[in-house]
Amino acid sequence: MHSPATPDAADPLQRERDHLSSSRAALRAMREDAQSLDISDVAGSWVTAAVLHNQIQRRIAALADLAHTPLFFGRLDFLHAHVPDAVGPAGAGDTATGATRERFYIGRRHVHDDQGDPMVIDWRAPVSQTFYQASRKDPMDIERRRRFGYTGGELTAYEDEHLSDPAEAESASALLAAEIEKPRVGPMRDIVATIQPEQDEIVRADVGGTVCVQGAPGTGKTAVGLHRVAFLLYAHRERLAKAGTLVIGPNTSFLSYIEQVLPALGELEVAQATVQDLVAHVEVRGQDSAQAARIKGDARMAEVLRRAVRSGITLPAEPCVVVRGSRRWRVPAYELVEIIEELSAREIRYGAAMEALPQRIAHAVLLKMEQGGEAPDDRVQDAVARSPQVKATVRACWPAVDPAKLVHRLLTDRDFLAACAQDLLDEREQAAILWAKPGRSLKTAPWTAADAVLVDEANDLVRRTPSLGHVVLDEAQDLSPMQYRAVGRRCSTGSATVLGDLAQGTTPWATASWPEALHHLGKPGAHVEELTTGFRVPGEVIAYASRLLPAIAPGLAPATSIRDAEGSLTIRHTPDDLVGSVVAACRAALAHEGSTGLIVADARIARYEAALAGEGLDYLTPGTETTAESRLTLVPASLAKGLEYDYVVLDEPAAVVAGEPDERTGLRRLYVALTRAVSGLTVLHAEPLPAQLG
Ligand SMILES: Nc1ncnc2c1ncn2[C@@H]1O[C@H](COP(=O)(O)OP(=O)(O)OP(=O)(O)O)[C@@H](O)[C@H]1O
Repeated sequence: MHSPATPDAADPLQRERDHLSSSRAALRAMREDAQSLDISDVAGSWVTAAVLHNQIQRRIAALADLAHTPLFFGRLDFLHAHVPDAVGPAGAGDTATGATRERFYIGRRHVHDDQGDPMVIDWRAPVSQTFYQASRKDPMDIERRRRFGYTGGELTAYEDEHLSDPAEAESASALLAAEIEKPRVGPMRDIVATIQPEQDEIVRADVGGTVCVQGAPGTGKTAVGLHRVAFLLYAHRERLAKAGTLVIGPNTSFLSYIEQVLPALGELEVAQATVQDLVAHVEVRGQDSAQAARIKGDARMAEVLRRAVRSGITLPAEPCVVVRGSRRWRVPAYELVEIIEELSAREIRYGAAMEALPQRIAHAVLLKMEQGGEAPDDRVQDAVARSPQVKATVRACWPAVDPAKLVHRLLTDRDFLAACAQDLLDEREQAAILWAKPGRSLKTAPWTAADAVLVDEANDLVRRTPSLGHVVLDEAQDLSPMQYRAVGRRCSTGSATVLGDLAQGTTPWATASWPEALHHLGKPGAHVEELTTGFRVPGEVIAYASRLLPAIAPGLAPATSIRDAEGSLTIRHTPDDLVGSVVAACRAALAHEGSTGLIVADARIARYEAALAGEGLDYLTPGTETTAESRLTLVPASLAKGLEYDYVVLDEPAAVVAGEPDERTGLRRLYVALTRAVSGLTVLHAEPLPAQLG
């Protein structure tokens, strides 16, 4: 790595700094251009004016120069000239002259000079892919790949690889190591400067296909998922901006931890939600037993609901008689039966069929009118469709369904459930999902999280759920089949990125196989990729945690770590004063730079709230941003998933295991807790450690 002390015009570092200054000036000019745009001539109406104004404001925001975010982080010198704006989709880059060049600076956004010549190329442009993919084995026409190091926004170092020079030896990147070691304060950061080749392939995978990534803790699944949305928005901006994109995470603490990544990449319009947010049709006020939740989350419930929704369809025994003026028109029962059976056999939503039925009956009436010598037009058909007689027939044969009411009935009416669940759920299963106390009304019913998913399914049976363009589903391994279906209908005409780790599944219905999960999601053909290089957890720590793998996910290979931080793991038996020792370990961890997480079994949280307060140690709850002043977070084991801290102190592993309904889930929860540390993990225990940790 190069980092000279004195600036000098001939010095390459100084030349790079100069390029940074002129790029910054060019970005400022681009922003000023956007700010000075006068739309009064082009905007026809106030609506177009408002839309244009909005677009311009967004562009101005996107062109902001963030002092601590390097404008470029890499440089590519090709052996031959390339066309820079063979770089991207129409409209993605700003302008292009079409001239070819050999040198490109790669950064977070496209910057061009006043001639329209690119000064920085967006990391998502095709030419930038070379930065991530080129290797000594396949140099991709690269003579030199340069990485830049920054300190507080200042360009302070660079590192070169001469990929086409067979004499140069392979060496590990010090800048990459520094990036990974950087203390974790604040929310999750982007990784654009250091995306690895196998991650890049997933980030840039075709928008048409769904990708599923199995990856051990810290292999970058979340990072990859977020960069993938940013990439897709760049490559297919129009389509995806219109259809919408969504990132789904396990809980709000996790969502607040990741919420800054996409805005830092210039993407402000990606929605974030938990699965529970998506299905919030009823107010959740109850909790299921593990057994009831597992049954309610089972894919068989989809068929139970389908039957329930259609249970009101009744074949008529009476004709429909419509009176028009002095004449009566009669559609006999057998014709009505034919119409209903035909609608019922079609693959349309229950609600759509219900809306079509009056017109179908009216059409039958019209045919009779024509046969009777009349010449009715469309208006007559509409009037007949709206007549009280037709409405009454529709009500009797194809009644309206309120999804929440229907699920309420299913969970309270033993006979109705038995009829709908026949041959699907046995008696014990049916008894397990019936509510013990139904509540007086729909509003006060003891709706659980799993019930809300059932209401969502019923809702979709009645009316199609609109599909988004792309959905990223993180920590997917915890979803039930019914939850996968809920997510799947939100990307039924789009695609998905499914991220997870079978070893970290901590729900009673956790995913056992990805192909099965993808089947429930409605994307059976999706690719399953595996990431095995760990960026978070030091080698010593991941090796220790991996001792649990034979018990929690026998088929999975242990992750490797790109760092061997010696002395990163401490395990101490402190039977006399465990709480005191844990608090002391937190103090010791806080003596280092960066964040510290104290992970504790949920049942022991209150004890530590008191102990930390008693010691005058301020602490945060997960989801609250760490700052330079406040760096300690007290984390209930149930919320640790997806989060990371520079130093982790883990209290009493046996209590973490005991906090779950069964041992395998307990050990998985422990595996999650053991894999949150970037620099150091201290495990303190009074009880014996679980035998599987050997
Ligand atoms: N290519 C990379 N360069 C630098 N840092 C990286 C890279 N890939 C991942 N990281 C860092 O490694 C850490 C773990 O990444 P991330 O949280 O995405 O992993 P994960 O696979 O989702 O983990 P978990 O299974 O625990 O949720 C993060 O701090 C992330 O920024």
